[in-house]
Amino acid sequence: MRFENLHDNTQKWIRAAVNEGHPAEAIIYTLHTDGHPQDINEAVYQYLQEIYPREQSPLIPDQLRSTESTRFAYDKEVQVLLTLDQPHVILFGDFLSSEECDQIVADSKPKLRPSTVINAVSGSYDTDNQIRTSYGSSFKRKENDLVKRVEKRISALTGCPEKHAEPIQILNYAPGAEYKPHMDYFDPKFSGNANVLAMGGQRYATLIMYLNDVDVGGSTVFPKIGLDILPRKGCALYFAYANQNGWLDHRTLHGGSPVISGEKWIATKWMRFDKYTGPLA
Ligand SMILES: O=C(O)CCC(=O)C(=O)O
Ligand SMILES: [Fe+2]
Repeated sequence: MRFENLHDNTQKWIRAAVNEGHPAEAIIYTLHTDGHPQDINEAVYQYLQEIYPREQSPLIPDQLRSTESTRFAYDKEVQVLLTLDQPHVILFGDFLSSEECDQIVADSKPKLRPSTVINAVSGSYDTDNQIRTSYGSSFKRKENDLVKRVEKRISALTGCPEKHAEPIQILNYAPGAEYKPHMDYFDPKFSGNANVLAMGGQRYATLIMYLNDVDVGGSTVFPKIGLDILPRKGCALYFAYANQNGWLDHRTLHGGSPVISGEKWIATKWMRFDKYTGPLA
């Protein structure tokens, strides 16, 4: 359905709701509740695209445009717990089962090494105790049956082809450990990023999967927008920050706040515009 084909009053109502800052999901939900047909969401997104030009919104695959609060992803029902339009953030519940979380943690324990950061100037992978004090390891793509299943689920939920996604990275934070606020995209202005950009293009989105409950601290913080996501076992946080026109959303600055007590385990999947060809592909 096209926006211009909607009844005048409906058009007027949508314009007003958008002007008042209501997120697309809420507008569509209200329209459906009022008896409008399912395909009115196309008209709402069309209108939003016209007022927020493509240059200023991240790539959003069709799978993520659904307004259903429960979604079936490959082999599992996943809940939508929170959505934010600008920047684009979605929090999913029940993404991993408790047993899957425990298994991923057990499989990573023997492989942990101090985490590195990519030096945007030299392109080298450095350990930097000022930025990142976690331990990490990675799973080669399709490394085992569990990794295969989780990768298929991520792809089904987010619409990112498996080949475009980087290997799952595991992070473990002990009390006091943190990851200072950073962007997950690679700023092309810095020549040191040329190498990583050549391995599949720009990253456009991240999925952080929480593998345990942290006693105190350890939230994922977005300081520019005042958002704080508390780690809950099995939940997954999606945020998107880039489109193919080179637009990057600096509002997705985020970090892992210090763990105060207990420990924190997460698994991260980064998504690229092109096929990922880097290490562990
Ligand atoms: O620890 C967190 O919650 C954030 C992790 C993160 O930013 C990343 O893995 O890129
Ligand atoms: Fe990050």
